[in-house]
Amino acid sequence: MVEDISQSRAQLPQDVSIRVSEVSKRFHFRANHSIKEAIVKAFTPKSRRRPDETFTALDRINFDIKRGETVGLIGVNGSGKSTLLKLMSGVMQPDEGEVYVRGSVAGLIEVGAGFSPDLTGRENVYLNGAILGMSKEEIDARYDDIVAFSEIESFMDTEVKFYSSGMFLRLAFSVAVHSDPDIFLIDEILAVGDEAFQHKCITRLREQQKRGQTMVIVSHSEDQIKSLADRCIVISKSHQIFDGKPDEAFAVMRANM
Ligand SMILES: Nc1ncnc2c1ncn2[C@@H]1O[C@H](COP(=O)(O)OP(=O)(O)OP(=O)(O)O)[C@@H](O)[C@H]1O
Repeated sequence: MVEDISQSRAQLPQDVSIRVSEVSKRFHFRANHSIKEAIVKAFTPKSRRRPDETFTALDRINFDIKRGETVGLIGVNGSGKSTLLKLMSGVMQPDEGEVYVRGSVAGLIEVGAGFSPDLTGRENVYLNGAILGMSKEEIDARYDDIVAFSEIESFMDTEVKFYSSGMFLRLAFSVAVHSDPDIFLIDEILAVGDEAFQHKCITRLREQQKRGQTMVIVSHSEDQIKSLADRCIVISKSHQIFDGKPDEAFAVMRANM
């Protein structure tokens, strides 16, 4: 959980949960040189060095998300959606621009992230709960509900390295929703759950929406996005090309494939 990563939160209007302002993110393709390349580079004069190639994953993205809104982020593979979620969660920093967040954030961005493979399910609930900002007392109080929601009671004393990806998802989702964040960021994560668990998660997300939680959901499932999101932002080749109604957003995405 990232508490108010904004340095200038006061600038955010009261009803805004997330502001993404002129955000760009670049990745360096050749960051990991081999030892030989590194030695050659060290002995090559700067003027003759080949510049490292950079790839712009996000290019000057701008939007506000209001408190209580659910926004879908859609786009084809590699368009930059997960990178944008990571910037909102605070695990990654933009190269240019600012991301302002008002309130606590829980990100369900990579299955198993925040879990330690050699610890049991039970131990990981405490570890992950702490990462999401819950105190030990809060986790004690919510532990039974967390386990009951995940429906993997009989595996709580098993090391999570033996879990399937669906079991990881069940526990990770359950801990995250029970941490009751102001903002919930979800990346394609429901895709690994079985159908029954997906329904249960969506019902739970609807309850969280009614309670005013802000959500950003990345998904390739048109049904999932349309059933949850009020609004959709389309990312295409690192650019934001649409921000509006989900129906129109899917049409715009398809027209730009
Ligand atoms: N840590 C990284 N280092 C280098 N390149 C990266 C890194 N993370 C992402 N990228 C690149 O940035 C681009 C955007 O990736 P991202 O994961 O944000 O796309 P996405 O829209 O979420 O894709 P998908 O729908 O396939 O999950 C891709 O070309 C990807 O290879």
